[in-house]
Amino acid sequence: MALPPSSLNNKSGRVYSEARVFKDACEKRPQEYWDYEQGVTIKWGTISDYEIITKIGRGKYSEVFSGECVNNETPCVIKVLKPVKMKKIYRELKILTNLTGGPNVIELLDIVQDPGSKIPALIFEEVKNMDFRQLYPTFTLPDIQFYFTQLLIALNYCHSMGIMHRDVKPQNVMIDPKERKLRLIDWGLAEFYHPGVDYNVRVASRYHKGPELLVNLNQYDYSLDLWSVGCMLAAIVFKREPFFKGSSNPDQLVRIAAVLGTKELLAYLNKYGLKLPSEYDTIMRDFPRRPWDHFVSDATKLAVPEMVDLIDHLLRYDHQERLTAQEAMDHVFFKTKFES
Ligand SMILES: Nc1ncnc2c1ncn2[C@@H]1O[C@H](COP(=O)(O)OP(=O)(O)OP(=O)(O)O)[C@@H](O)[C@H]1O
Repeated sequence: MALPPSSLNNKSGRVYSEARVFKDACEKRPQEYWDYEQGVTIKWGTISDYEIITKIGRGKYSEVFSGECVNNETPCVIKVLKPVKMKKIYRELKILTNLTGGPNVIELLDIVQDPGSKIPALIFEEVKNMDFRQLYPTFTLPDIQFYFTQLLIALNYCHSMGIMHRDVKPQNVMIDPKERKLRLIDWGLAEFYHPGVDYNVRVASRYHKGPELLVNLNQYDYSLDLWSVGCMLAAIVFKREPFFKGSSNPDQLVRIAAVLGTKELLAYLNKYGLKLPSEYDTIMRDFPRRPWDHFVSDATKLAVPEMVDLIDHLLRYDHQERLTAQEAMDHVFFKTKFES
């Protein structure tokens, strides 16, 4: 039976920006694929199939435990959701069921529910993650080529499936260096992309928020994730973690402008018919654009020209100018042979 029309793909009265790629990825699929308000049926698993071992993480929206699937003694991760709107839970579930099995996407093994509290828990494959603060400083250029290709493969896949991750950051990229395995986790802020729809800009984590979020440009798209990848690369290569370290959301944009320039920021806003929000009146200054050379020193051996050029093509104000995940993978940096 066909679902009633949804508001999730309601276009804005003024459409000023649409994705350059995979624009119709959702529209070309049946409504059940993306309509997490009306098209969700959950196949609940059995909670007694899983045992909690230790707590490994705590997020804003969950508590995460390492555990075991008792039937086959395989390790797993149990993400117990905190009470949030059912709509958010349904969205994460819908997105995970659509993407699971895709390349370098964390695999969802089961969904269970506590019979008393009705709180849902998601069961995932476990990744023996090494903390990025320890791991990233050990990276050579070939390591960066390898792991960032894996991350871009995951992003290109989810974008091709009509989904923006919207929270790409080191904490959500699990890497097991022994197995050389990378998995993109935490699909709790991910959203389906529909062209011309206004999205909430209160997504992503401050240091990895794209300029579009900070200037209230609501018609953003998959390219938001590529900004975050640019921030991750710049932090590693220029040895500045995080690369843009704002003390608040408005200050985050000031930090970005101090590198990319204020004139360039205003040109970006102008292109889409937007104005700099008034909250910046007292804090934005007239920064000149800083050449990337400014961040290069004897301590930044990874900042080879091919790498800097890739960062330059990701850290663009204009989301439509940024490389897509596929274009990034095709960049000369990934084709160059470096000594490890
Ligand atoms: N499959 C996994 N394998 C290993 N560790 C994991 C896995 N999934 C989650 N974790 C750990 O648990 C933490 C929290 O998980 P996740 O980011 O999914 O929760 P969240 O509540 O949405 O977090 P946030 O508040 O950062 O959005 C992760 O940063 C990671 O350290």
